[in-house]
Amino acid sequence: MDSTKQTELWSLTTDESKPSSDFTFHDISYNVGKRNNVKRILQQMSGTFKSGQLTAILGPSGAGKTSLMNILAGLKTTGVEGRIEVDGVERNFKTFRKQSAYITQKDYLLKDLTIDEYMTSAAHLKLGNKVSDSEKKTRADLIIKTLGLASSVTTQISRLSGGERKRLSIGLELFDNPSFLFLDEPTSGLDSSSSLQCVALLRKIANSGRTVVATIHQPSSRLLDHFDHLYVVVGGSCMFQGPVEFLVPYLQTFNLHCPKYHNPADFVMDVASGEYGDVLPQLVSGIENGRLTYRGSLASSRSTRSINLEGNGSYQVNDDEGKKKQKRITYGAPFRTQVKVLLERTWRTMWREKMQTQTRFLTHIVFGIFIGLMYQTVGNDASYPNNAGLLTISQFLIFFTGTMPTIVTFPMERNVLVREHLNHWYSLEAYYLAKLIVDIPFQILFPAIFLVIVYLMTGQPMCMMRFSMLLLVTICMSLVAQGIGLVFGTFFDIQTAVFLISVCAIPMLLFCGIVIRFNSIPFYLRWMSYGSFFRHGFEGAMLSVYDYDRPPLNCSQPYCYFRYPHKILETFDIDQSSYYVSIIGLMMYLVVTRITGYFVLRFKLKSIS
Ligand SMILES: Nc1ncnc2c1ncn2[C@@H]1O[C@H](COP(=O)(O)OP(=O)(O)OP(=O)(O)O)[C@@H](O)[C@H]1O
Repeated sequence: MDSTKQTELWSLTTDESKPSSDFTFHDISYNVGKRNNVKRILQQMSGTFKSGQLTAILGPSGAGKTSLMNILAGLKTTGVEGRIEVDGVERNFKTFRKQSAYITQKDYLLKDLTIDEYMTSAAHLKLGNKVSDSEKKTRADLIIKTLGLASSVTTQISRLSGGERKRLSIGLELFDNPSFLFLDEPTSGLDSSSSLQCVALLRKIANSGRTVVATIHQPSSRLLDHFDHLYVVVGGSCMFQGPVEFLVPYLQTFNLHCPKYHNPADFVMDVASGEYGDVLPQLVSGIENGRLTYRGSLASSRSTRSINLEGNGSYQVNDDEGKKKQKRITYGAPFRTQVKVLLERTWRTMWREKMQTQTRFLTHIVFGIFIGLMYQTVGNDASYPNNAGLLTISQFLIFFTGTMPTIVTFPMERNVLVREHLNHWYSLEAYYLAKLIVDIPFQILFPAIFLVIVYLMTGQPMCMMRFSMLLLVTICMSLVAQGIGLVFGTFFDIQTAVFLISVCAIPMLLFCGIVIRFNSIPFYLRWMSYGSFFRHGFEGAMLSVYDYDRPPLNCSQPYCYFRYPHKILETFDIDQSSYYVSIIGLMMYLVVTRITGYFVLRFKLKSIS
C-alpha cells in the first residue's frame, strides 16, 4: 500500500476529536455450564491493548483465544466476571458497541451481492442519512482502493478468493470509523501471501490510531513480525504479554531457549503444549497472568489512569446490565432507512438466488400442469368427488413450496444477521420486517400462477368470485407456510428443520378432513382438528368451489349422488362450516407464526451472548 493510500486511510478512519483509546481488562474469568457441571474456560486474565498497535492473541487450540476475544468484543457477557476499561474508565457497553467491530473467523457474507453493492448497503446502514450519498460513495471507493479490491468491485462475493473476502469483511466495518477492531483468526484458510496482505492491512489500520486485536494460529515468523504486541494464552491464562521481539528473551529468563533459526511462534506453542516440561505455572505467574508486560523487564501493564482507579474494587460483568444496555443502542441509520436498505439488498439477493426464484417459479408451473393433467375435468364432475383430493393436494404442495425455501436459506442467512447485527448495522426489528415483506410478492405470485393453471385445466367453475375465494385461501396457506418455515428455520439447523416440518405436517394432514371425516374422529381428539392449518385450508377451498348455491354438476351417468354440491360438502362434514372461519383460522396461524418467529430469533441472538 503506498503512502498516499495510507494517508487516505488515516483520514478516513481517524476522528481528530477522538482521543486514542487503550483497552484494559482485569481478572477476566469465564465459566460455562450450570450447577454441578461448571467448566472454567478463562481464569482471571488481565491485559492491556494499546491504540495504534496491532495485537496478536496466540495460543494452542482450545487455549481460550476465541472465548477471550468474544468477551473483549462484548459478544459474550453470560458467565463472565472481571472488569473491562477503555482508557482507564469502565467500559460503557452502548458506546463501546458503536466504537468497535468484530470480524468473525468465517466470512459470513451474502454471496449473491457484488462488492460494490455490499459496500453501498454498508455505507447507507452505518452512516445513515446525515452523510450525503456522494460522500458515502467517496468513502466506499476509498476503502475499496485501500483494500486492493478495486478491480473486483462488480464481482459477486461467491466468486471472490478467500483473501479478498476477508479483506472485504474488514473493509465493511471501516465505514463508521471503529476505534477497536477485533478479528478472530483473520488468516485462517488463507495462503501465506494472502495472510501477509491481510495482516499488513491490519497493521496499517492500527497505525492510523485504532486498537486492532486478532487471534492467530501458528503464524510464520514473517507474519508475526507485523504485529506490535503479543498476548499468549494457554489453558485460559496468560503466559506472555509484551512486544513481539521480547517473547524469546522472556522465555530465556525461564531457561527456555528458542533454537537458532526457529520460528518463535512455533517455539512458544511447543512450550505451551508442555514439550519443555511443566513450566507453564511459572510463566503465568511470572507475567502475573497478564497484569504485567515484558519489555526486557517486567512492568505493570496498566495505564496510570487505570492504576488510579484500582481502588474501585472488583466489578462483575453483569448480564442483565449488558442486556439492558444493548436495548438502548442506537443505529447509524434510522429505522426506515434500515428497512429500505435491507429490502433492496434482500430483494437483489433473492432475485439472484436460484433456489428462491427460478426453481420456485418452475416448480409451481410444472406441478400445476402435472396436477392439471391428473385431475382433468374433476372440477365439474358429479360421478366422484375427486376434486376434494385435488384441492387437498394443492394446499399440501403450496405448503411445502412455501416452507422449504425459507427453511433452507434462513439458517445460512442467520450467520450474516448475527455478524451484522452485533456489529451494529441494523436492529433485529428492521431485519425481520424486511425479511417478511420481501418474500410476500413471491408468496402471492407463485401460488397464483399455480392456481390459475390448475383451475383452468381441471374444469373448475368459471366464476370470478369462487376463483378469488380459492385464491385467497391458497395465498393464506402460502403465507402460513412461510411463517412456519421462519419459526423452524430460525430455531433449528437445516436438517432438523426439514425433518421436523415433514413430521409435523403428517398430523396436520391427518386432521384436515379428507383422510378421516371430522365426525369419525374420536370426540376427545376432535379439538385437535381445529389446530390443523390444513383443515382450514381444505374447508376454505371446498367451500369456495361448492358452497354459495353452486348449480348442479355435470353427470354423465344415469344417476350421480354428488350431482348437488351440498352433498359433497355433507360427505366431508363441512356443509355447516364457514368460509370466513377458515380464513380467520389461517390468518391466526399467519400472525402467530410471525410473532413466534420474531421472538425465537431474538432469543437465538441473545443466547449467543
Ligand atoms: N460453551 C461451551 N461449553 C463447553 N466448553 C466450551 C464452551 N465454549 C468454549 N469451551 C471450551 O473452552 C475451551 C476454549 O475454547 P476456545 O474456542 O476459546 O479456544 P481457542 O483457543 O479459540 O481454540 P481454537 O484455536 O481451536 O479455535 C475449549 O476447550 C472449548 O471446548
